[in-house]
Amino acid sequence: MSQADSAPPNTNPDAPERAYSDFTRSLSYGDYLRIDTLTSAHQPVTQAHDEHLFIAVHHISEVWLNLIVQELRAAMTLLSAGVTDAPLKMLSRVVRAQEQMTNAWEVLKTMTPADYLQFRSAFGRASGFQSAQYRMMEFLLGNRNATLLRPHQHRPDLYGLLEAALNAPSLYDLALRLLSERGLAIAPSVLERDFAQPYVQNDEVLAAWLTVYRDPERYWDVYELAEKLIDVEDNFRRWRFNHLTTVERTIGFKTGSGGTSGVGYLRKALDTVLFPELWQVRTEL
Ligand code: HEM
Ligand SMILES: N[C@@H](CC(=O)c1ccccc1NC=O)C(=O)O
Repeated sequence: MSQADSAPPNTNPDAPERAYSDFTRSLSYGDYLRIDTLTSAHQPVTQAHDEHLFIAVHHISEVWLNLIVQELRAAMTLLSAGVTDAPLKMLSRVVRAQEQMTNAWEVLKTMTPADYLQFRSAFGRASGFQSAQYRMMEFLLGNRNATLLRPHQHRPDLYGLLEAALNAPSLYDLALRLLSERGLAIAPSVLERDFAQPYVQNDEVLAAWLTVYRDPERYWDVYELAEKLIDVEDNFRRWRFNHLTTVERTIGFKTGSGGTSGVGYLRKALDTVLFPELWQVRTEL
């Protein structure tokens, strides 16, 4: 007996016929989502089979980055107004989106070094190092470094957005403000620091987090926020580590197309710590 014979009778045989078919006066799926614009961005410059995969994985990653940046910005706006519930939900979404970005390496890893070399020379000096959305995510999370603005000089619009983020408080700076608002001692030199500079670990901040972690019930929302930040940094590290491993298995120790040493540069970036006191507090408890 075929599967069709054993299937339960279709209770609504008219369903497909009733589907809307006239989109002259209302948005269709493709209109609303601008699928033509999306797919038109997929433009391989060689005949190499794997270039399609390479472009697709980058596009997918940029779409996730766009969502991550939106969520981080929304969370930061609310946090700066002292609200914590909705930002926690937004950061949970960031954590899930980061997981999707990290999973993308599994697909990209099906590309061998020989596959990649068929089109690597075609994109010249282009590199993920020049991803404005990635840099925006890093700046919002607090990895501050003004030299990373340089590759965006040819795009004043993007440069302006990144420069503004570099000079504004990061997600962690806003979390520290919240600690201060909850009565915990945080020095003005920390709260009013030069935001364009890398954040420097501070003992008073560590003491404040220790107070929170020793009495979570009293400081429940900031305690939850802290653990959410740990989730974000944990996933950020995973993405970085998987990128590094994918790069090494694909181009070994070749110089990066963006002009850095390649694996050496990416390995050093693994030492970055976004929320130092939140990691240290674990030792102190
Ligand atoms: C075979 C695939 C890939 C290779 C061989 C590769 C290689 C590299 C290399 C060598 C660098 C160092 C900068 C330079 O080019 O000199 C770099 C940086 C970077 N790549 Fe990739 N990459 C790959 C895939 C991806 C994907 C899928 C993304 C997703 C968006 C990505 C995002 C980035 C970012 C954001 C940086 C800058 C990291 C930082 O400054 O900390 N890469 N990549
Ligand atoms: N940096 C890579 C090139 C690269 O990965 C790349 C090139 C063009 C567009 C996106 C890229 N992705 C990530 O760095 C390389 O040196 O092969």
